[in-house]
Amino acid sequence: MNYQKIFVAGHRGMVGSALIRKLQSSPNPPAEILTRTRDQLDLCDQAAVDDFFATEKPDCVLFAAAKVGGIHANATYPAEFGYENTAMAMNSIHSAYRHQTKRFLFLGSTCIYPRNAPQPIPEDSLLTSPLEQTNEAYALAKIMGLKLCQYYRQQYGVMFHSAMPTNLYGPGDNYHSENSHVIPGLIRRFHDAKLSGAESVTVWGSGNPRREFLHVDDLATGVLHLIQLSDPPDWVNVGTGTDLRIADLAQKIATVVGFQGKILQDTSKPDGTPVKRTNTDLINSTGWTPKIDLDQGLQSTYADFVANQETIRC
Ligand SMILES: NC(=O)C1=CN([C@@H]2O[C@H](COP(=O)(O)OP(=O)(O)OC[C@H]3O[C@@H](n4cnc5c(N)ncnc54)[C@H](OP(=O)(O)O)[C@@H]3O)[C@@H](O)[C@H]2O)C=CC1
Ligand SMILES: C[C@H]1O[C@H](OP(=O)(O)OP(=O)(O)OC[C@H]2O[C@@H](n3cnc4c(=O)[nH]c(N)nc43)[C@H](O)[C@@H]2O)[C@@H](O)[C@@H](O)C1=O
Repeated sequence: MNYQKIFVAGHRGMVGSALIRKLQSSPNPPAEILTRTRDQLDLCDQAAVDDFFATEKPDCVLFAAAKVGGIHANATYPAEFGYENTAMAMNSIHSAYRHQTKRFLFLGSTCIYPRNAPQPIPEDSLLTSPLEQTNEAYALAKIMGLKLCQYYRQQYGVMFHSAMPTNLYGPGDNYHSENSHVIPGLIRRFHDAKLSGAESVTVWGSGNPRREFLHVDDLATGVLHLIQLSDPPDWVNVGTGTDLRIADLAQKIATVVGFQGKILQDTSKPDGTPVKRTNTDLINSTGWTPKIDLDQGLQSTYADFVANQETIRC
């Protein structure tokens, strides 16, 4: 690792904790990994953030802090998703620049791309047509973050750049019954149904939307790969390039959990973007590919969920 003091923002989250695991097990770990909980450092507080960067002077920042949630949370709380994500990104990118951080890796999401982007989605489809309404606030905040990294790099020559992960899953996820993403939401619902002997489980929406899923440990290797590149893209998709229907995902999760009842669809719930599959040519051309396939990843994620019932977030 070329860095001595890496700040992992959001280290208790799913992505942040995967980054910490990878950094600690890397053959050449950084001398110091800085972490702060939200209670210790609210990244929305501009003065506190600037004071932190002035005092600690990290040479690298992996920015995995954000207000994150699934389709329901994004659609219900757009004010918080827009405000908090914009504030966290602005404060941290600007203070990193002011206090000579050498490298800043900002995490966005593939929801930054237009709702009707060409499939698989190339990086240059950004800002070519309207966004998906259910996550517009979050997407706009993430677009500002990735663009600010690009602007500071272009104007001041600092190595600030971004990764756009596809939908993620894995250990440390949020299993809230309403505010989570689809994989943790369904793992929990099928698990509870199996334990209670329920005859059916209801899955949101029509079942027709297609999504791509990347295990968070693969994302972590991708992020550590990107911060080693001497001339990384301003933003790059990080995904598998393979997607499936939500109805087929639900069937896979039912099988992994061992739920044998009926699967129903609740079409009063939103579908969101009809299809969101990344073009991964750019990151693949730099030498990174994912290693964990979805079936294997769902099994290990469910095993982790069962083994950590007392500590899972919900
Ligand atoms: N999950 C997914 O499917 C995807 C995630 N991403 C991106 O990856 C990144 C990480 O996501 P993920 O790990 O899933 O999210 P989590 O919700 O698991 O973790 C988010 C982390 O952000 C921290 N945080 C939130 N608000 C603040 C704040 N005001 N000040 C300081 N820290 C704060 C939380 O800290 P604390 O624990 O102290 O509360 C938490 O540790 C995000 O940028 C997200 O947009 C991108 C694509 C898909
Ligand atoms: C990562 C990404 O995550 C969000 O976008 P999303 O792709 O729509 O993610 P989602 O996981 O919430 O839903 C995927 C699909 O699955 C369906 N679905 C079925 N049953 C459940 C269910 O039980 N829970 C959830 N959440 N969805 C369900 C759901 O109706 C939808 O069709 C945004 O936050 C966006 O900002 C973002 O970055």
